[in-house]
Amino acid sequence: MSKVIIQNVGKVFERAASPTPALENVNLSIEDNEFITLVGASGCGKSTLLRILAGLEYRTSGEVVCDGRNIATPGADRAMVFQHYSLYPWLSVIDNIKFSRQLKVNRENLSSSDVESASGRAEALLNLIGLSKVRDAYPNQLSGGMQQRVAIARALMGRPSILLMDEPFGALDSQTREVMHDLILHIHRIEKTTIVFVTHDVEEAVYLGQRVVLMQPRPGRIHSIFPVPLPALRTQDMKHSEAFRALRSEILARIRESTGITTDLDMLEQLNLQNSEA
Ligand SMILES: Nc1ncnc2c1ncn2[C@@H]1O[C@H](COP(=O)(O)OP(=O)(O)OP(=O)(O)O)[C@@H](O)[C@H]1O
Repeated sequence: MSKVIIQNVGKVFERAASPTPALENVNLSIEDNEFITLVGASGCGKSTLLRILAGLEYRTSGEVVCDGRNIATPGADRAMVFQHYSLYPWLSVIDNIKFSRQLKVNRENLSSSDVESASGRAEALLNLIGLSKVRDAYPNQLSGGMQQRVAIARALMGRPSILLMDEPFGALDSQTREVMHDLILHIHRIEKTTIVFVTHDVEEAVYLGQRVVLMQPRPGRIHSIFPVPLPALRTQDMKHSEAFRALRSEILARIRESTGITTDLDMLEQLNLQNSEA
């Protein structure tokens, strides 16, 4: 049985003036330990689908089943990483990583060996993200990329079986993004987590994903699913391979097609239209 089964999921945002159909009839099965990337034009419902998987948004129709259980609320089995790192500025790196676990220990009156094993887990994650040297630093002393590493470690602290990532590297410069790509692939191999990763960036989607799910807007739905024909162990030089470039071009063409943008002139027209409507 698949790890996650998304069946006929629909979502309508009820707004006073006009309801917005954000998702319609979305069907997708995700396998255990799979790395799935979601791409598509702005407004095609990528974040809404991710938030429904996280249990942060309710669906209007359909079902989401994780590990055989129907889900509708957040749970410790699913952790989310957002574009903005949202670390606690008053806590050090290691305490940020431990924070949720510490709350659990305090709340549930667990034993000292539970505290010890949580500390061991936090130290191991610190090592995994390569930040042992800044263990006691505070978030404002770290670069954006380092802060996002801490946010990832914090999300992994409770050993979630699914990691949901909403444009986690969207605010980083291109060199830092490349480093983060290899780091998240390494984490995926070590932690054996199932990852669902939303991005605007087709190159990022192809480099990271075992399958790329392309969504299309109005209403948001799945357009196509592309298996990525690259070796499991990715290296940056694969971005220059024929297979990589062909898939990237194919997905970009499908995105243009799904939004009705076929030429640069169409793109300009669309932008002018948006400006005159604003
Ligand atoms: N809270 C909300 N209330 C009303 N409409 C919403 C809300 N959140 C999203 N929408 C609408 O639902 C649709 C899908 O939005 P969503 O943010 O999921 O798309 P997206 O593909 O993640 O977009 P982007 O790539 O720009 O982040 C859009 O039309 C959006 O305006």
